[in-house]
Amino acid sequence: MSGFYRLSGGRILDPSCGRDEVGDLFVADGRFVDPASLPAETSWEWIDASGRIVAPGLIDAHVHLREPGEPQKETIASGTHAAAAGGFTAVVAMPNTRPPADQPNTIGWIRERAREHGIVRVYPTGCLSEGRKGEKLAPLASLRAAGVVALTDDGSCIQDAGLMRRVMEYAAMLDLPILEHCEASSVSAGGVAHEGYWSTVLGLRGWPSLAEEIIVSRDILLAELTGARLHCQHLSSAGSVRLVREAKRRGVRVTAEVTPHHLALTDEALADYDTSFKMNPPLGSEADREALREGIVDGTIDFIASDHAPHCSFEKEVEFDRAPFGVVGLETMLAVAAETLVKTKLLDWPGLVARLSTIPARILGVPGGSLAAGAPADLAVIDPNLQWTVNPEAFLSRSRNTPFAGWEVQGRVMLTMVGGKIVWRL
Ligand SMILES: NC(=O)N[C@@H](CC(=O)O)C(=O)O
Repeated sequence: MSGFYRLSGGRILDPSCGRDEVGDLFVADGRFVDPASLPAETSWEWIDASGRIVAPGLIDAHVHLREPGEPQKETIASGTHAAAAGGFTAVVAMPNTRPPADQPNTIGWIRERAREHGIVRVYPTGCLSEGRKGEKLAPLASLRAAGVVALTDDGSCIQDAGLMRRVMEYAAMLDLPILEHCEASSVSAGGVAHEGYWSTVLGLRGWPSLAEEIIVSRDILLAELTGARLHCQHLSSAGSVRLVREAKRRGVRVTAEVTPHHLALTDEALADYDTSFKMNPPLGSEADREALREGIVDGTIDFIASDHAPHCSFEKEVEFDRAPFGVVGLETMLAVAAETLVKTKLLDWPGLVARLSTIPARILGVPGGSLAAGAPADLAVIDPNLQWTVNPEAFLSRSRNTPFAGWEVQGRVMLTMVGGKIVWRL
């Protein structure tokens, strides 16, 4: 049951209207309210938020919940608990499940399961192509009718430019964004590490930035032609940032995201062949990291998304070449983003909250990202000063594959509320 809460004395940040003030925020019957609209004798449960930030619930546009099909890595229950602990009140679920989410009945199953076992909002996505094989269109209109918020083959990328053009035409007609995993597979061709100094020194097969940039540029041209809403996932290269910046200047409908690990790390981290640093796309060079930080600050890159990709330890504890790509991120995203962007003074807290909540909500067309009276009470209370050490053993996620184990970080979510219900409290 959601009750009547008074979050008192916090720094209330609402980037949707530029609000930044110390005060009290009221929640009644699952929604933000103006207390003047309620009887004076209303009794509130007080939550002390002094010294803390009260923000709209964070929204992660890129999460692998692994259901259906791989509950040993994550489930909708465990993944949404991890999300709540990270301050997220909504996650967008990727369709590279088993089976892939390319049919309306699978979307129905995910939504049903999320209603029963999810503790934050789960927005499913549907595949662009049948089985994510890049050969034949998935039933896009039926997927939309089944309730997907976006279309994506994440984990792979349609290589055939003609098919991609058709996909974009349909997506434009259906007014659904395309979340593109930008990878020309003939160029990445079995690579496991960014092609550069470190891949050479370590003897790892190189993955050139060009693999991403070719698809970013192809899709910008196709989006320009078709009017589709193109969103480039997990950008990793300086060249991609430049391409998106130029396209936005020309007025193309393109948006982009970056992950905390690409903002925080470089390929130098591979020196010990630790598979916790193996992900798709691979970590780039120092120049790439600089460009990504510049891009998220100047708005070329619109928001931050975790690309939470859980894998079992037995799968990761193998030779670098054989390990699966992917790292978890839900429980470390806020702190790592604060370390790399706020501590370095590249962004302030309102700027960071906008990129973790308000902007992804707007781009995906989902509710949230605001504290406006009347809206469902989805919020996160953040202690910006709390220092803690990342301990994968304490994760609520079923998986532990983080590149940030042992990191000393600052900034932690103390409480998460979804629709007026407390779903996480430290
Ligand atoms: N991002 C990743 O490194 N992994 C993703 C899929 C993918 O994008 O390869 C996963 O589902 O594990």
